[in-house]
Amino acid sequence: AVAVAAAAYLWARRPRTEVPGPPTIPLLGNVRLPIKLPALVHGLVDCHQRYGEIFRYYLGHKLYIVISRPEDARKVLTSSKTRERDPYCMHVMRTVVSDGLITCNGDTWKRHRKAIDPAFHPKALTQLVDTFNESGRVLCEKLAASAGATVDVYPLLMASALHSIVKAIFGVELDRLEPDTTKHSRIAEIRKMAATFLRPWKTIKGVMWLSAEGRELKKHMADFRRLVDRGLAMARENMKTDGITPLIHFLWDQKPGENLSEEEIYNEIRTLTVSGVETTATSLGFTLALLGLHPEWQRLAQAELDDVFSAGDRLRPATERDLSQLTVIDAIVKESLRLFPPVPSTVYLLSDDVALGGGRLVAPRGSSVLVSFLLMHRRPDLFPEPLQFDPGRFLAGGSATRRRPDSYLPFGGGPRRCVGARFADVEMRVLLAAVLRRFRVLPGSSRHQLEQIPCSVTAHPLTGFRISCVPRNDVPLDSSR
Ligand code: HEM
Repeated sequence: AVAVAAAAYLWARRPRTEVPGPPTIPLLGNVRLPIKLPALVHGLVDCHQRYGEIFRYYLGHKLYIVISRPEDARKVLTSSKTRERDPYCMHVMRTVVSDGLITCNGDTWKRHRKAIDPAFHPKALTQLVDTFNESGRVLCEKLAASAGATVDVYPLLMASALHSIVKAIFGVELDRLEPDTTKHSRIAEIRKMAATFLRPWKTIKGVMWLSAEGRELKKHMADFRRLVDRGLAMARENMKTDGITPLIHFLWDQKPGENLSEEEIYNEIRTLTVSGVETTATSLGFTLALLGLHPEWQRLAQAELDDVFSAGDRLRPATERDLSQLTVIDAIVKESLRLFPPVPSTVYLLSDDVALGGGRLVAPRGSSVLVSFLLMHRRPDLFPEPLQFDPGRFLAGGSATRRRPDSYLPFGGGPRRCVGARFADVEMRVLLAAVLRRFRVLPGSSRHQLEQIPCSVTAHPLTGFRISCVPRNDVPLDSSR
């Protein structure tokens, strides 16, 4: 009775809006019992079609307004007065990423962002190209071991992305910090737990840690803590490894009085690792699966690679100069991020009314705005034939090179734009160059299967990223042969 009275009280005080949306039921809003899970991202696509470019839904008394107009997105993402991260989503996120850059607000966020930004400066990233080459080499060895079988490559991509970020942070190989390779694909995975935001009862701490996902997360977090402790000890010993300055030094080297505490440093390591691993693995998963479905673009990418790597050892590590010449690979990565943004949306709480749709509608104070990158990237007025995978739109003279400002935001926008965008961009291009020089990718997931994405923080199709990798006839698998 107390719970119902509280729900009734909150429902009566809910923020009201004229923004259209599906019919609500008192107390529950748009939640329907029993809750049918997984709820797919396509539910938003249906609402977008039915209610227009700005629509709302109520999770109980909580009002969410979904937007996909570039001008509205800019307003929400760039105005510091009107937004903070949505407290409910952050309550869930804190459990899985710790309390770091993603979840903090205000002055704490400013201080942490100032400490972390220099670590991702282009100069600091230059030294990481070799690390990405090494991740690519190990990934290709594992793909070769699959002997052309159709597999879900996601665990291999997760392990590879973990290798990159761990080496970047500590300057130490992943195997030395966690010799048990079976843990590499899981230790920084959050997608199952992050999906609990649709099951509010599971976010209550006692319930969460009793659930199967909660127990699994706890185990991975303990493994992660051990990995970080070893990494910190080794990074302290080798102040510089192979002339490389590991990212951790940027967190240590703060001005007196601005130092991050040990716990803050641990939280940022967890934040950077978790946010850097699942996103790049997801993005590469979609890209490889799409290339399997579009052999015409795969052939173009391989012709470009054969050309750029024509002299000497064709499987040599990629250099920054090589990468700057890979325009087709670059367009493929951009198109994959457009069609399947690995972070499909972000949510901000409004502390003031915000006019949307050129003043037609108002998102009231106290509501949360969900900026849907996925819906935006699939609007026909912004990207003609939006559902088609056409990297050509990002090549010189292509339609996306003249796109509307703020219409393409796979890394978000404004002051909270992804801190690791450049890191991810270089990493993805190096890894694709490694895989496509060695293998022909054959499809294992249909386009329809790739579209079956449950709502969570990152996009992951229900059936994973299934492909098979067959050695290209004209390239030896081992560069020394
Ligand atoms: C393809 C790969 C990636 C994608 C698509 C991606 C996407 C995003 C997006 C959309 C945001 C903004 C969210 C918002 O506005 O609320 C974000 C924030 C963030 N990303 Fe990424 N990301 C990627 C890779 C990475 C990597 C490699 C790292 C770290 C090494 C990273 C670390 C972060 C952090 C720490 C934030 C929070 C920034 C802040 O609030 O100040 N991301 N990312």
